[in-house]
Amino acid sequence: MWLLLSPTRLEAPFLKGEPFAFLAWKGLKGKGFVYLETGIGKVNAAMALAAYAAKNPVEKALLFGIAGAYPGGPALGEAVLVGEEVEADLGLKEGLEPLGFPALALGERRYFNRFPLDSGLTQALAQTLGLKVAVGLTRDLVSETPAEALALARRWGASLENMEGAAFARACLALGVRGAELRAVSNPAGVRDRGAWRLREALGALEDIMGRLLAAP
Ligand SMILES: O=C(O)c1cccc(C(=O)CC[C@H]2O[C@@H](n3cnc4c(=O)[nH]cnc43)[C@H](O)[C@@H]2O)c1
Repeated sequence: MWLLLSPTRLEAPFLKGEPFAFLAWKGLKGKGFVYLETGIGKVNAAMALAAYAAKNPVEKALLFGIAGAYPGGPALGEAVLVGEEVEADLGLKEGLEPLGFPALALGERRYFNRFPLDSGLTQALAQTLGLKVAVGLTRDLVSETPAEALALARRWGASLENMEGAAFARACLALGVRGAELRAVSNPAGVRDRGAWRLREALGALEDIMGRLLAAP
């Protein structure tokens, strides 16, 4: 059984199921999945996952939604899995490490700004669905210019931008939940002109891939 999460219902119109309310969130119970609409941003994503997992067993979780692509990243309308997320607005501009406090410590492993998704689950999905695996960058602020986007991409070695992924990845690690992330590119990061966006194509890619994922054995 999947726990599926997306920031908005706009990204999941194709999911059909029994509506339910859970604390601050709305969701659906469907065939082979429970879905939660988390709301936008890092805090919403982490809270929704943690609150749900505190009260329900979670076998595997998938965050899906739209994203911006950095130069050289995935094409507009293309969907990719995210193998690692960077939380780029935590600590100094250089990151959290200079401050000396990890964001998360699990045994000997200390995580500062980079959080892996579950590699086994991600690789299995990449193979089954024929998708590339990319590095995502998460901030509560979106890039507002191409120059800002390019600087972030270069600084952190990321190819797409979103507002929830690192929080979801970090919460999965902390809670011991196997988590994966699927993003479809709706826009070039840093471009605010909606004429340059390809929202319909990105939503179509999500629908196609989620349909195949839920149909897979
Ligand atoms: O008005 C703008 O300039 C603007 C730029 C990017 C995204 C938005 C949104 O309102 C969507 C936020 C929503 O979608 C994800 N998303 C999609 N594209 C991007 C992006 O280029 N940078 C960051 N996040 C993006 C995000 O995860 C949110 O869930 C408005």
